[in-house]
Amino acid sequence: MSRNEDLFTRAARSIPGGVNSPVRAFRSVGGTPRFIARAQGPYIWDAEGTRYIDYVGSWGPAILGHAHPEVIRAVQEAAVNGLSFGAPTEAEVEIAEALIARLPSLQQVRLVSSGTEATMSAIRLARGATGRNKIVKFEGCYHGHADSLLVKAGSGLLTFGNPTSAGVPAEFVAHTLVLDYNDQAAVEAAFAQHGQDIACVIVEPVAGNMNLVRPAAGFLQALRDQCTQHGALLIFDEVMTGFRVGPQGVQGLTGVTPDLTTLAKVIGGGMPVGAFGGRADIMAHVAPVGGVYQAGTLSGNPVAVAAGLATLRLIGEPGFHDRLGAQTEKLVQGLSARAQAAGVTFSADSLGGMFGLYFGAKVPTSLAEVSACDTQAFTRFFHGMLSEGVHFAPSAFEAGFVSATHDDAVIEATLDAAERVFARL
Ligand SMILES: Cc1ncc(COP(=O)(O)O)c(C=O)c1O
Ligand SMILES: N[C@H](C=O)CCC(=O)O
Repeated sequence: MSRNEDLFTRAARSIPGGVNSPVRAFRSVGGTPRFIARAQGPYIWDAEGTRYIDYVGSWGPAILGHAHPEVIRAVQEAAVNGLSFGAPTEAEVEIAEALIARLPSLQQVRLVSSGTEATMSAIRLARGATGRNKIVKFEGCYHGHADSLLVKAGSGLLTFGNPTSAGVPAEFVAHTLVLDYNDQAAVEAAFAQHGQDIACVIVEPVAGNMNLVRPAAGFLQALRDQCTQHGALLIFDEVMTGFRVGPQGVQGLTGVTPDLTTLAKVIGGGMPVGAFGGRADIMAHVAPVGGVYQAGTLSGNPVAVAAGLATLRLIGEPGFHDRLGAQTEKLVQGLSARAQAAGVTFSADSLGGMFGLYFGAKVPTSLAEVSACDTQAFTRFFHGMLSEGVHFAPSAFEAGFVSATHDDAVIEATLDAAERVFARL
């Protein structure tokens, strides 16, 4: 057995499925996950010492590349002063101010330790602030694993959802209405029928959990208009897109202003930081000011916040996102050209430092269209690239991520590998 196989077998004895988050287990592509020993810049090395160009980037946080020296230094300096206090710190205030300064829709922000906590808390806040129970989400959007968000569409239009996880009582998702992404008519119909009861609409304003799917022209504005008209709150889940697609997230790119925003990933620079924030009058409902309870022993952890602050400072340098977006475009255009040359049905898209690869003729606009792509071709491509030393997400339903350290040489090496893999696909 190889060292990775050995570790996976050993891991499965003490950890369910051998992993601490399901997608890491390679279930949808088969094979053995690589156990990562270290990472630097655009590269990760597994337990066998094999190096891979990494396009997972810890699922988004590693926007500066792995182990950026200034982020590591910030973490080391914070750690020697103590790992956690359970009391306020100046650094927490600094990161709150930094987030508010960057995202105009934020007037106040509360720190948590994950994206799941951020969305769970934002939903509770929306319900508490509006006094309503129902929420709207979209098929294919993932907002973490809080009970009321683990839900897929019911059998008919405007029916409430079914749990996607065992252990979630049907009653918990009875208030969650699941609609198709980019289906503006369905949103209007939902509000026409349930408008008085809808507390909020939560959306990935660019979806990255059904592969990359952009919002159709006017879709986000339609959500904004419907929420405003019916007194519901609009929540942009920018856990993935925040500071990834541009300096002000999707809200900056589209000019559509949410009432609440959830953040994580990039704002922690690889450490566990999440946040939810928005209009001050809504945030005034959060305890201890208001009646919506929300708390966390490690919230605003000083070491994690130090990594986040260093990351925010570095990605705030002029031109950062333009350069990141240009490198990502080089990658997807190069992959498309090589697939076409090899006669492989393939399309690709990117926004800022985030990209989608589809084994289908055109870029999808919904979960149904992503699902219609050739997942077997993706699996062959994934394993081919892995054997060439390139690590993409092990699922056809995940977006990919480029970092500031993916320079021309790294992109070229990826494209050379892809040319060989497409040729034998
Ligand atoms: C858009 C989005 N929201 C929420 C989450 C949940 O974040 P976490 O995994 O940090 O709990 C994720 C990723 O997992 C995500 O991509
Ligand atoms: N798609 C998920 C988040 O973006 C992948 C990360 C995980 O849940 O392990």
